[in-house]
Amino acid sequence: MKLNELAPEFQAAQPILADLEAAGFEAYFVGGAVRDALLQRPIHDVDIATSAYPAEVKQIFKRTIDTGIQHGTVTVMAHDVAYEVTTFRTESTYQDFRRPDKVTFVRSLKEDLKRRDFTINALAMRHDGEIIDLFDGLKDLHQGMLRAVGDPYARFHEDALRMMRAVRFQAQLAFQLEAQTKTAIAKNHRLLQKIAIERIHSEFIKLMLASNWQTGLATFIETKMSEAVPGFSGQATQLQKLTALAGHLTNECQVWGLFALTLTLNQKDTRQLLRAWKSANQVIDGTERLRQLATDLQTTDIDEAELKWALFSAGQIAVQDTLSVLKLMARITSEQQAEFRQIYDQLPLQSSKALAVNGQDLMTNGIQPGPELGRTLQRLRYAVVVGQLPNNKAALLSTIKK
Ligand SMILES: Nc1ccn([C@@H]2O[C@H](COP(=O)(O)OP(=O)(O)OP(=O)(O)O)[C@@H](O)[C@H]2O)c(=O)n1
Repeated sequence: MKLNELAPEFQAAQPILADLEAAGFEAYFVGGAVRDALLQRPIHDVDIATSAYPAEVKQIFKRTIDTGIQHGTVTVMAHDVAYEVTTFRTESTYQDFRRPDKVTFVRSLKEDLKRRDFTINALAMRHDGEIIDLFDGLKDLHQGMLRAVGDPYARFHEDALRMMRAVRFQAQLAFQLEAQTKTAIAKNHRLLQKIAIERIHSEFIKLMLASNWQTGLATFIETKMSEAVPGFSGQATQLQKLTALAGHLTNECQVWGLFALTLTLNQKDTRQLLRAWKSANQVIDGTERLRQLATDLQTTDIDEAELKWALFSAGQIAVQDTLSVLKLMARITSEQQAEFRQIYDQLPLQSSKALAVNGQDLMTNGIQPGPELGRTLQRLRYAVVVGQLPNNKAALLSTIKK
């Protein structure tokens, strides 16, 4: 098979392939960019694989950076774009399920492709768009099938993160997981415990933000990978409920908010879950606000002032997130979503900074710096948000002088 028209990302990198070939080496585009081009999806990094050894690559190109030279990767600069040029290699000895202990450079493309994770990721493309397909990746691509290259057990023992990549690709590409590949994941799910949580986290969030996250999540639970990560052990039934939801998630706080609400986690447990997953503090705070607001909004007897304060406290971004999450969980209707949004939009104060007085004003008026100052500011914010006082400096200061 041949791609008739090469995407501009490949065209820009063609001279690199041409230079390597002119020097007598083989060179191909490989990995995700080839897969995504064939699927007509946006292309990210264009990676190049070559039979030239790193030292040979460095001799051919003027501007190179030794990015991961011990693993065979030299970064080649072409018109200020950086391309990773990696020597064909085998990664024979794995002991920690994560990283190749020993990289051996080889001259054979087949050796290089056969150590890759899935057949759709083991395609190579020549400079003219001709596809080299040694593992039936094209057939799997057309059938929407995610299949490990060769023996799935071997592939997952080499790098257990590949099991997470499998469910992530399933969610992103809406592909089926080939039966033996899925069985191998189910049998090896515990290997995930050997993988740094940061790496699992990144794949997990990509999965949850993909258009078919429900399918990817269902496999994550079914294969028991959910048992091998922090926070989800014994929660399969609860988690399964999520897979029935219809809708899209757009950021990480929404993802965790959804989990916190589904697993009915309190503030402490939510923080603990997110810490265990090494989430950024910003994400932890955002998720907590979202979870709290969602809980408040579902309190049926919430009065108007409490509702306004809850919406204000969550802040603008969290308001959108919370309403979407609640809508997604069918806990509020579209009408309620619109109504809450309208109340928020009409609040006299939407951010703490917009209060007509600041700490300095209060100190000038005799309030001591420290907790008293914080409490006074919060009291004034509340009064403005719920409509007891206008957001006016003189009016606000007059209340503290009394
Ligand atoms: N654990 C891994 C990671 C990567 N690869 C191989 O290295 C290529 C490039 O990996 P990477 O850039 O991490 O992922 P992509 O497949 O390009 O996908 P994406 O860009 O969506 O992450 C993959 O296509 C695959 O051939 C692999 O075999 N095993």
